[in-house]
Amino acid sequence: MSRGLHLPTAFEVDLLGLSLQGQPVLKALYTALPRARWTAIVGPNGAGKSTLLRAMAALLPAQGRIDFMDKPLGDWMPKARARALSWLGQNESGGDDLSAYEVVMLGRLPHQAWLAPPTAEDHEAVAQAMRRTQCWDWRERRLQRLSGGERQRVLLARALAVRAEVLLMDEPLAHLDPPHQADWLDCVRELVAQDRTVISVLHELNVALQADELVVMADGQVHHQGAPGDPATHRALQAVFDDRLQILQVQGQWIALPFGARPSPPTHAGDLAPVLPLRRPA
Ligand SMILES: Nc1ncnc2c1ncn2[C@@H]1O[C@H](COP(=O)(O)OP(=O)(O)OP(=O)(O)O)[C@@H](O)[C@H]1O
Repeated sequence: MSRGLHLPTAFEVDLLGLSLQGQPVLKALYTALPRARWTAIVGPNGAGKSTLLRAMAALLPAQGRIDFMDKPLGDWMPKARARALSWLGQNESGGDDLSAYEVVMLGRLPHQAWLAPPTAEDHEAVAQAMRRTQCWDWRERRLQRLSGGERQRVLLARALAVRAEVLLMDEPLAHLDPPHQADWLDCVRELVAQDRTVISVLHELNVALQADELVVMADGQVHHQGAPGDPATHRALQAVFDDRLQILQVQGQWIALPFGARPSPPTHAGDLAPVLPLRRPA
C-alpha cells in the first residue's frame, strides 16, 4: 500500500537517484501508482520520464526501492515478471526481418515453455491483439516494410498480446494518426475496466489529461501527482512547461493549449470560457 494513496498500488517507487554514464538523471523521488487505473507521466523533454519508466521495467538499475505489485521488483522471477508486466519502449528497433505476426507472437514468449511451439491460446491472443490495433490485415508483411504508424500498431499489439496485468508504455501514440490515437484511448479504457493497470509516458497532454492520474515530472523529479481535473495539477503543468500552456475545459474535457514564448499571465482553468483561442493570449 502506498504512502499517499489508499488504493492498492501497481508500483511504489522510492528512489534515491539514478545515474547514466556517471550523469545523475533521476534525483530522489517518490511515487505510488494505483492499480487498475491509467496513470500518465508527463513533463518537458529531458525530465526523466523514460528513465523512470525503464527503471520500473527493470531495464535500468536504480538506487532505492521499486515495489511492483507489493513485492520488490528484484525479487520477481524474470519470466513471472514478464507475464505480469508488459513493456512498449520508445523507438524500439529489432525484429525488422520478422513478419508482423511473428513480432506480436514475441509477446507470448513469457507464457511459452523453452522451444515449445505456440499453443492455440497464443495464436488466439496474437489474433485478438492484432485485430484490436487494426494490424491483422498486414500480418504477413515484414516489420521493415511498414510505415511508422503501422509499425507502432504492431508493437502495441505485441504489448497487448502478453495479456499482462500491468502495461508500461513509453510514447505509445508515436506516429499514430488521430483516429488510431482515439482507438488507443478506447483500448486503455477497456484494459482499466478489466482491472488492469496502464502507465504511459505521453507528450500528448490532451490525451494525458484524460488519464485517471497524472505524474508531472521535471528535472529528474516528480514535481506533482494528482487528478487531471485538479487545479493543483494544472498549476504544476503550467509551471513545468514555463507557463506556456493554457488549460481549458471544453465540453467537459480538459485540454492543454501551448502558446509561444511571449510571457503570459498565469490563467486559471476554471475561469476560462470554453472557446479555443486561435491567437496567443494577450
Ligand atoms: N544513456 C544516457 N547517458 C547519459 N544521459 C542520458 C542517457 N539517456 C538519457 N540521458 C539523459 O537523461 C535525461 C532524461 O532523459 P529521459 O529520456 O528520461 O527524458 P524524458 O523526460 O523521457 O525526455 P523526452 O520527453 O525528451 O523523451 C536527459 O537529460 C538525457 O539527456
